[in-house]
Amino acid sequence: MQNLIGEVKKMETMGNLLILFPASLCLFLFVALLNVFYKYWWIPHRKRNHFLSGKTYLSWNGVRALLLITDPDMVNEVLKNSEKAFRKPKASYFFDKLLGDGLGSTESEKWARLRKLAYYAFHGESLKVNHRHSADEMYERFMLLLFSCLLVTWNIYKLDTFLQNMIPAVVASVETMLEKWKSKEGKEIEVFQEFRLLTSEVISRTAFGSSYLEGEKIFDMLMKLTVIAGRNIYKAEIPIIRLLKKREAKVVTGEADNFGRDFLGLLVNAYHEADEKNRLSIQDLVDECKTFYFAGQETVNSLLTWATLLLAIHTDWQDKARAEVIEVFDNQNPDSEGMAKLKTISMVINETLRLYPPISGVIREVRLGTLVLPTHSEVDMRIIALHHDPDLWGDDVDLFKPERFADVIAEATKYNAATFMPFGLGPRSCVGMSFTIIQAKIALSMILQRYTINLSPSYVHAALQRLTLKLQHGIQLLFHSLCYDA
Ligand code: HEM
Repeated sequence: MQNLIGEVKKMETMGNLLILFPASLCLFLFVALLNVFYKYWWIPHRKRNHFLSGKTYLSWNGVRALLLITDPDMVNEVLKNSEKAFRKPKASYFFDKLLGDGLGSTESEKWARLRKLAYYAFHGESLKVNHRHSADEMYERFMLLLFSCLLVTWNIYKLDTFLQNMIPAVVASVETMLEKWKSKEGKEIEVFQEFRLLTSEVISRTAFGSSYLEGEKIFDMLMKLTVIAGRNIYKAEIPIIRLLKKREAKVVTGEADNFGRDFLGLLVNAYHEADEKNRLSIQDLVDECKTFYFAGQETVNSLLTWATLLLAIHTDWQDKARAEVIEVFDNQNPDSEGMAKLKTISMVINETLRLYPPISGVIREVRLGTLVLPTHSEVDMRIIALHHDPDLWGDDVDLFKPERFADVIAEATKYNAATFMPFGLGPRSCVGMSFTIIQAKIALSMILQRYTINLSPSYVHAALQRLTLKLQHGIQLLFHSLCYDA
């Protein structure tokens, strides 16, 4: 009897195997066929941009119809949004999981409240640093400046503290990175990862007043969250609450008399706001921190990477930029006064942002009242297409020519702000623009003061659009120390 049962079990297992094996083989073949169909038929035949008229194309990504606009006048109209018909689309599942309902995705009153806080925290230096803007931007800047002046009157100390703290904090972060480079002198350095750590440290120190290690942990978690959100599997928490509790504890124990003057301090203040209407919830606070950790790092990392690559290739511009830095700062660390004098560095930064805009396009949906027209369709403004349009920039559009930005940006863009818009345009434009420019100027100046930059023979050029414009295999550079010690 036992033998019989054993035999039946064996047959069952064999039977299962006989069914399972062909079934998995069929599944495998089906997936492979689907893949081939998607790659060789769907993408070439369906996911194509259809020319409509002028500089407008219609595209379909399988879920939504996208109206691709590369005409600067139209882009201006959509992004200025004076008729209030174009809104940010609802965040995708991926971004919703990654960043929550922060400043970048929220709308209406909550957006206005968060924007005011962020503007206040990240725009202080626009009063001091003279970064040049187009005519439209100048108008906007003027209005923002007026707004800033009101804020300054509201509380002058906070702005001063911001100015005093930010530049030394960025300088200290760059010093930490350069200290590490001393041991790698003349050897290949993959700078994308280096700049990732640098930008993590800068945002940790300036916006969240936390140590590098704490910042690094948060970034680690964010990177994991990116992967996890991409796979739609788990939920991960980021140790932002710990930073919040630390601030609160300092006030409770009497170690500090307020929650701090940086961005986190402003958020914690808003979390404790007596007026319920203006109070931030704990979820709002966490989402806002995630938004700024993410937006403040990936984008600046991309800018610094492309800028050093271009300087390594165009050594004439590298020499010019270095001469300027030495003239302005000698061998001293950058300060706020000298920053405004860095004309060549500004030109290099602008030309880098033109050729390789970290964010290559922005999307809006069309709304009339509560109606979204037509459903599942969006307007996509291709920043990268505008920046590479020979009608706007001339036949040498693909060449690295920082001299395009020798005069005011308005002239380079023929007085149309949408011709050059790496930071977006209109009310939803980037709140971290001045912060980015300061960081980039400081980092590039300090590197140029100490090193010559050359491309490593192992570098392989492969641009990749994944959230931001990146290099698929990173960027390998050789840094040789200059004779003097900066
Ligand atoms: C090279 C650096 C950067 C680039 C190229 C960049 C680009 C942009 C662009 C194109 C937008 C507009 C998005 C849209 O219209 O849909 C934007 C918005 C935004 N950026 Fe940046 N950004 C940079 C750095 C930063 C930094 C350092 C921060 C924070 C510290 C930041 C925070 C934000 C936020 C919060 C928004 C949303 C603003 C709103 O919706 O009101 N960005 N950025």
